[in-house]
Amino acid sequence: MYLLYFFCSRQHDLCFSLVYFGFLVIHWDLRIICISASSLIWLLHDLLLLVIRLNLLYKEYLITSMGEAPAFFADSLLGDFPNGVDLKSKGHKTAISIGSKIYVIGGADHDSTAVIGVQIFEKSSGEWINPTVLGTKPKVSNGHSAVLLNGDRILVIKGNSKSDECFWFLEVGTPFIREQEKTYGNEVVAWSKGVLGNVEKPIVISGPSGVGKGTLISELMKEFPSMFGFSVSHTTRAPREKEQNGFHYHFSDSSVMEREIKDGKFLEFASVHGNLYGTSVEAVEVVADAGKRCILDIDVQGARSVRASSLEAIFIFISPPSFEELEKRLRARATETEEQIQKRLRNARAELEQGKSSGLFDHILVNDDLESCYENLKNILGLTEGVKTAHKTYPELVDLPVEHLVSKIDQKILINCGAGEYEKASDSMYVLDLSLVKGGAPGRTRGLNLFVTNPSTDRVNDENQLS
Ligand SMILES: Nc1ncnc2c1ncn2[C@@H]1O[C@H](COP(=O)(O)OP(=O)(O)OP(=O)(O)O)[C@@H](O)[C@H]1O
Ligand SMILES: Nc1nc2c(ncn2[C@@H]2O[C@H](COP(=O)(O)O)[C@@H](O)[C@H]2O)c(=O)[nH]1
Repeated sequence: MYLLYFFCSRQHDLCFSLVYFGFLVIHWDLRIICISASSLIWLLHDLLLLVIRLNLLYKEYLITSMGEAPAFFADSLLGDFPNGVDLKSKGHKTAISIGSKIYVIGGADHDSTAVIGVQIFEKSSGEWINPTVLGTKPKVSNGHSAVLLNGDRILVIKGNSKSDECFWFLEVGTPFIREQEKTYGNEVVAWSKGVLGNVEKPIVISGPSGVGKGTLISELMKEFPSMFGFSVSHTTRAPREKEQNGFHYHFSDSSVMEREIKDGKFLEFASVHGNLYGTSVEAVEVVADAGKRCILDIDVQGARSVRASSLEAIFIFISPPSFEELEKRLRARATETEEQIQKRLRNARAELEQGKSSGLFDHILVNDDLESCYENLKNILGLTEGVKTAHKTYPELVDLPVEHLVSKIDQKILINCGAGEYEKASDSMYVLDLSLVKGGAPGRTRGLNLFVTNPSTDRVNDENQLS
């Protein structure tokens, strides 16, 4: 009985235990045979255990790869990738636990082998979720580290990358994500690339057609070419004579643009004067990647959508000195037919009313005399003499090793490029300061500050030493 209990209590196969016990009883008199038979059975027994274990492992693999996982898997997942602020890199995957969810970052995405994928493991149900992933996805690298920030954003630092490709933010629970989840009816996560430097907020310029928005924007771009970049919109309207595709607009078919809107490619879009216009997320990202401040020329509906998005911007409304002057300018431009001019003027009345009364705009500028309006615009943007060309340079993280160590002190992330422990590191250490971070998905996370510190001489936990 003891043997039977022993085998069963160790969760061995019950049938196996019975057979084995029966064998011992039958052969009790033939002790020598029994002893050798017993050894043989022990061997068989161990082999059987091995088979059972392999079978379990295979089932576990099947379950997890098919989208479900047993509850114990969560522990093993976090056991493999301990949660906290320290290094969470193991191979090409990291795991971050937030509430009841574990975000597993790494490996290839389902639609492309070239980007970092994201999967969510729901601990309570033991299910794997493939979230809707918004934003430009980072390309895979040999390895990365992941650090949880503020409970709703994960900083991913890619190994083998330069500083302009290295820092990525995965938003998982921000207000923007909650909104998107309502739209998509699915778990949503969104990538935004971290951009070094304190690039100022984008500028949204709105106002009725013909008021002079484009004229003011080209003045700014001409005077400060390295500071401002224009967000090139998509539109379904036909190009004007001198307009170039990709420079003035991305001219698009309605069917293509509608599909791209459904795919979440646009930050905002609106039907304006009978055509579709929209700002793609990429249009804003391209400008931020160039380290420039983005200018959006969009109508009032678009401005309202951007205000509701997570893109923090300055909103400026340009008003004409009078309705008669607006009509005069629109006609003098001679780019529209009479019918189109009438339509634009009708819409202008509504836009002027909304622009001036809705509280949507931070500033309202009257474009009477062009020169003085332009000066006022520059004042709003803080473009006094001297500040305009100040450009900070940042250390280049050339080939950040895969084995880098990452830790977090307040708003600062310490990146140790030596693969050893911090005390042993002889090389300089990078410090990524996130205290001035602005923006986020969709688009770019700006305001990252990177500098080098020497671990043997600097006190890394002293704010003053670092800033
Ligand atoms: N302050 C001004 N005084 C006189 N004319 C102006 C002034 N500002 C702009 N204009 C002229 O008014 C016309 C319309 O200007 P612009 O094309 O810049 O308007 P817009 O607001 O960008 O129009 P749309 O929304 O249709 O693109 C242009 O011919 C421009 O040269
Ligand atoms: N909501 C958006 N409005 C846009 C965008 N790009 C331009 N516009 C506005 O459309 C009208 C007409 O422009 P036009 O070039 O045909 O004269 C003008 O008020 C623009 O501000 C956009 O991406 N989204």
